[in-house]
Amino acid sequence: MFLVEQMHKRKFQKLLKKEIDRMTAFKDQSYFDTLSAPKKILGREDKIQELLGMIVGYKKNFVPPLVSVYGRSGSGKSTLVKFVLDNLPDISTCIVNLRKSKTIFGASNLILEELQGKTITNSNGLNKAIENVESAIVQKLEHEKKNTLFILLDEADSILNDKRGNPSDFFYKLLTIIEDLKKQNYLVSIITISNNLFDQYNLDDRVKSRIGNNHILFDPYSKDEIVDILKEISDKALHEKVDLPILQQCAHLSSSIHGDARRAIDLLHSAAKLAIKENQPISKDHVAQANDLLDSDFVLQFLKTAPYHMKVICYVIGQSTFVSGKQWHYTSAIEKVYSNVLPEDKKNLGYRRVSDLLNELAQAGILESSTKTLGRYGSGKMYRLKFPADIIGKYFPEKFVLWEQMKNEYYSVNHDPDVKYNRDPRLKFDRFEGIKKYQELLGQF
Ligand SMILES: Nc1ncnc2c1ncn2[C@@H]1O[C@H](COP(=O)(O)OP(=O)(O)OP(=O)(O)O)[C@@H](O)[C@H]1O
Repeated sequence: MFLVEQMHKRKFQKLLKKEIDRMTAFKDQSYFDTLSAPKKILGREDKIQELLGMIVGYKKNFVPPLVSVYGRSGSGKSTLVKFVLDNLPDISTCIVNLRKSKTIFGASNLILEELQGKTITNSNGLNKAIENVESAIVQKLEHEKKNTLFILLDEADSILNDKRGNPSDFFYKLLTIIEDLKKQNYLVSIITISNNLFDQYNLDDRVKSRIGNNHILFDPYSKDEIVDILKEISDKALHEKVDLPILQQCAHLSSSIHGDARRAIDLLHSAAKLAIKENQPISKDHVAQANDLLDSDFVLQFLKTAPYHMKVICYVIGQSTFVSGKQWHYTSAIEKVYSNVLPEDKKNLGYRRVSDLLNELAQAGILESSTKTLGRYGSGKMYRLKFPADIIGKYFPEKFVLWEQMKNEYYSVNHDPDVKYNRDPRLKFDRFEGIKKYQELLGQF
């Protein structure tokens, strides 16, 4: 007698049939695929026009050396730029996603691989890699009998933040070969896609001056635009029509915090799967459940593989947000709490490295950043979590139980007429003695 039921062929067939039957609710699930190009592009005609205005000069022997396309995640940058390049006549393209490399040498190799299918080893150095890029461009254009090439560097932030390498030098070298190729009557233009304006990265003036004003900002989609995209997708992907309020809820949840078409599509897809599992039409409850699932899946997967100090920083922001209810935190405040919670045997990374890690967390989609001008004190960078703080807390269960206590104490002190900070609405988290006590308790991170 088995305690656990045996799996056998017939039973497996039954399970398979049940799952396939469920899938019949979908007409074509590929419409929900946010990793490939959408089958239909909606809106953004102004951005297509703007990009065309900058690059179509190749028809009259001119291209700008570099165009910077920037904006928040999921605002359609990659989709639109690729669509334009796919549909321009008589040009050649080299499309590379720099997320696959973290260094400028790796980036050169990705370009080389895309151009000629061959990479070189690290020992050859960056100069050799760039030299090979130049000859590979000539070979490709000769082979295709064309004279214009657009190099699309998607997710360029990955190398622009490379503090160990010299991204400025990398771009300068690329721009130099573009000038060289121009003398040989080849037109080459780089289009970078990043989350921030190219100018905001630490680049030399010699690079900035060559970029000039060729910037295109993709602002986040409005809720109505996201609803239109979702409507088109749900009509094609599902047999049953999805009610407008459901689409509006998906758009609302992904625009208020994320502002992201990809996120909205993933949300609707997950809600549809939950509804189909229950054999029900999609409800607002399914969307809310799917939203929680997406958030925690993403955060927990991220934390699982994040390096130690990054985890500590996530923890610090989670705790500060949860306890104080305050969403935005300055780098200096985060760094202070970070120093407090770090165990003695761990090396404190210091302000600059903490600030780098915060940047990386913003790039990874865990945090959102904002720069605040502080009058004569310059400007300060602030961060907030893109997810409810308790999702972070749940990753640290034994510490999370203390957060509730800290929150109560924070609240009571904050409302105690005898406490002198109570009138300051910006009560500083780290100045607060009650929290400090818990901070010490939590010291052994
Ligand atoms: N105008 C649009 N019409 C239809 N679908 C769109 C549109 N814009 C975005 N999408 C959908 O959203 C997904 C994300 O868009 P895209 O990858 O272009 O965003 P992005 O701004 O490049 O984001 P990231 O910075 O994260 O790479 C696409 O795969 C596509 O499915």
